[in-house]
Amino acid sequence: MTATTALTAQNTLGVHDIHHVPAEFLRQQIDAVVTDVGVDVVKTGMLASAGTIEAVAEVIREYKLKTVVVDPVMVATTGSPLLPNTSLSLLREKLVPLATVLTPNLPEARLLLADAGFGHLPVEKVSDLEGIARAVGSLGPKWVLIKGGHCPFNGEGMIAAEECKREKVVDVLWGRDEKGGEVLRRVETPYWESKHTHGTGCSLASAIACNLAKRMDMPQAVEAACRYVEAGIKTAPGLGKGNGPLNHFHSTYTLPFAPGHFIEYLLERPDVAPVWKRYVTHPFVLAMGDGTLPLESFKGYLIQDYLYLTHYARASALAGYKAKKIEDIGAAATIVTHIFHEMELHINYCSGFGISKQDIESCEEKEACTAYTRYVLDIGNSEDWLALQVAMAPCLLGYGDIAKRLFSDPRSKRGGNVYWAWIKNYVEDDYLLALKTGSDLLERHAVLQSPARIDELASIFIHATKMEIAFWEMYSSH
Ligand SMILES: Cc1ncc(COP(=O)(O)O)c(N)n1
Repeated sequence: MTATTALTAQNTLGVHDIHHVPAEFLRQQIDAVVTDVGVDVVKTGMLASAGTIEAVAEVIREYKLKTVVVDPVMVATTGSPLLPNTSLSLLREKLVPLATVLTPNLPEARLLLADAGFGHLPVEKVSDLEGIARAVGSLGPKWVLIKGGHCPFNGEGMIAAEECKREKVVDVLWGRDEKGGEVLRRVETPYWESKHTHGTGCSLASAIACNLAKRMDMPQAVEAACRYVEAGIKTAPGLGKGNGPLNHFHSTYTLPFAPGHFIEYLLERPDVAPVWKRYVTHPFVLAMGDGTLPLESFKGYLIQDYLYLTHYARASALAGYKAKKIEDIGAAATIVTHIFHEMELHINYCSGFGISKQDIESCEEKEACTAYTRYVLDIGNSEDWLALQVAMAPCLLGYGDIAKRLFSDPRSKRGGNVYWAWIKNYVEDDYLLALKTGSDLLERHAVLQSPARIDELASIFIHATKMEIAFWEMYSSH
């Protein structure tokens, strides 16, 4: 939750203007959040005026907010003052002692120390930063993190006078353990030359606050925050003509579909949609709808489909083997039983055409049938459970889609169409239930994948769909 202390008109080149939020209004923003949502950790940034410093210090005390990250923002990288000089003492006296951790960069630490009457503390080596951290610690915060971005060191840990010698940045954390013993930690990061560091300190303090809210201890929270910012700088998008922002989303992934809408997204993908259309509106399919498909074609298809289903049942059994939970193993067994049932329908259907079970089983499997079924089984063997489900999905989803289209298409021939029973079979409750179960399963697992994995799954889906097309082609006169 945010309470805005000031609005800035700024870009990567500099701060053009600052619009101050009245302290009373800031107070209202904070009250609104604290009394409703609650606060685990507070993080302060640019405070902009004496009034806001007082208001913030007051609410921290009044609401007894325990964990407070204070980033003593004073001057922007581009040189613009973000806090009037006259407010520095107020910040040091009122807010710094309330800080669980204070996160100044070297210039800010020096300004605070000078304001407190310390003499200039030079930095030549890493241990000098530790001395500065300890001195800032004497101003009252529990922990101090001195950010070393302004003083890169060479390989020997001495200040790097020349640019080419810059090898590492060291941030120093000072504080005390539960027994009151001094804690000093160094977080070293390889030096990375970049002008895209706008808001680095703000991001670091925010990351520390988030990590503390996740119950990390201070050294852990600081170290993880430094790593977060390091990656943010390395992957900065390079916006603007000056100091651009870092990339805050380097470890945040956005799925290309809303939860529960994976299948919808998949079928509409530009690489899937045309292939899917060729499959579900194939001439073989349309000829079943209007009853013009030659009976010989249908018989041939039905026999191959029977052989296909044998392997589809094996693939379902493999999915059961690959499942982790007994419920999912049970579900796979149910699907195998369903397939068995569907195969009996095929036999009944075929007997009506004078083809016996022996006839079917002695028939040679056609290449397209072998290719498709063994592809599905190979995906199942070489990949994981979900990949196997996706390889099996064009069959499950496609037959549902095809039958629904043909069933509701006014151009379909109902009476006297020998294929009508086939169409009806796939719009019946039994099949619709299987379709819903399978779809729900895919939806549940799809949201747990990375975007790259979604692309991989789409490729499997496309390939299996092409094999469905090849299946229709076997007995098409086209
Ligand atoms: C609102 C606001 N807060 C802080 C900074 C300092 O960040 P930087 O030193 O990267 O300019 C800034 N420029 N604007």
